[in-house]
Amino acid sequence: MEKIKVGVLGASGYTGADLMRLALRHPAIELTVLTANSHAGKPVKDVFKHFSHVTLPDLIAIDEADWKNVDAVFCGLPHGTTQAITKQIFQTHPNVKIIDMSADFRLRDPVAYKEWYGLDHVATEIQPEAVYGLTELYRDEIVNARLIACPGCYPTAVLLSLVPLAREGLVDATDLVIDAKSGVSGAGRGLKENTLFCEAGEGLAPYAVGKHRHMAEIEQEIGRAAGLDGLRVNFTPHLIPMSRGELTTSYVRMKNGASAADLKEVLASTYAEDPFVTLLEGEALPQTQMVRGSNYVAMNVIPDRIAGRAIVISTLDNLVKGSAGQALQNFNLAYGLDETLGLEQLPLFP
Ligand SMILES: NC(=O)C1=CN([C@@H]2O[C@H](COP(=O)(O)OP(=O)(O)OC[C@H]3O[C@@H](n4cnc5c(N)ncnc54)[C@H](OP(=O)(O)O)[C@@H]3O)[C@@H](O)[C@H]2O)C=CC1
Ligand SMILES: CC(=O)N[C@@H](CCC(=O)OP(=O)(O)O)C(=O)O
Repeated sequence: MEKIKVGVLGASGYTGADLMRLALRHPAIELTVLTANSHAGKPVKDVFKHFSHVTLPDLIAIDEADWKNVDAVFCGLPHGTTQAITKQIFQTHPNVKIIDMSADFRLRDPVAYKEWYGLDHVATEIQPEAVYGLTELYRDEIVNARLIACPGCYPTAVLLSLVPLAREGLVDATDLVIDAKSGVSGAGRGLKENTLFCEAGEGLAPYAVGKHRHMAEIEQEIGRAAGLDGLRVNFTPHLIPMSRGELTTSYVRMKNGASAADLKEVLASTYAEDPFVTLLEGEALPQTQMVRGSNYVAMNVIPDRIAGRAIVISTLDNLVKGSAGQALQNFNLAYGLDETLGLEQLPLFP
């Protein structure tokens, strides 16, 4: 198979590392440019021990990269540092496709970006070209996209399980209560007090209550599905002491006489042909161990004892379907490849 030359920006971070792990077993990818910031100049195996078995280009600073040497770029940079370099590559190398794992191109409205991220967007002219990279729901647009804005990890779990229900008018989109939990790698590799072993271990902590920036994405996409402007959802994330994995529990009020079985039927028909979305049988409960290290999402709908309500649970690995895996799935679509290439591995258990 002819190789596509791929660059990874932020290759010394968690999403960059998982992207490289997957790409190294992808039959159509050759990794040619790997960038870092504080780790620039180092061999990758000096930064990540699990790459001791493979040969990779050394990490370089972004301004040393030769973009003529790439066909596609995966971007795993912190939000705010992504726009300028994306704009530069986008404008100077029109044949390069960019698959961004950061938040910088997810919000369609630059005013909302400023409001939630506290930064002016410096690439508003290319924002309209960005396709929201929630693979299963935007496949037709991703196929032809040059700039793919992969969703956040929490929004991927929430939206895959709720958008089809909101779109069909089966749940009241104005009354969604979403409880979310994430492993610590969701916060990235940088040193932060709340992610230290002594402070995150053996504990469970809510954070960003009432103001987490993923609410903007969730509201944007569920609002579109339900045809509602200015939608507000209740979303509360928690940090749990495990390295990877995420689980979201959404408490929904059903509409138009729908039952939990109707909700399940809509999810089943939406994802009938999707290789990575598993709707569990009966009342089996999604658990992070069902998806760890894989690109799968497991979900289910459980009836509530309160009449007219149901509980929708969804789980994924934040570094795979929640970032690098979904990014690779989008890359496959954008290059006309089988969507599952490089993503075939089953979850790691125990
Ligand atoms: N972690 C997760 O589960 C998910 C993360 N994301 C998003 O993906 C992006 C990357 O996240 P993650 O991999 O966790 O982050 P990390 O903190 O683990 O890695 C960040 C990477 O960016 C590099 N970097 C940092 N600052 C700069 C800069 N100013 N210029 C150039 N390079 C820089 C770092 O280099 P160095 O280490 O050498 O300094 C490192 O390679 C973020 O936007 C994040 O929000 C999205 C979904 C899930
Ligand atoms: C545990 C933890 O801290 N998780 C991160 C989410 C990671 C992610 O998807 O962030 P982006 O939207 O910036 O890509 C957080 O809550 O900020």
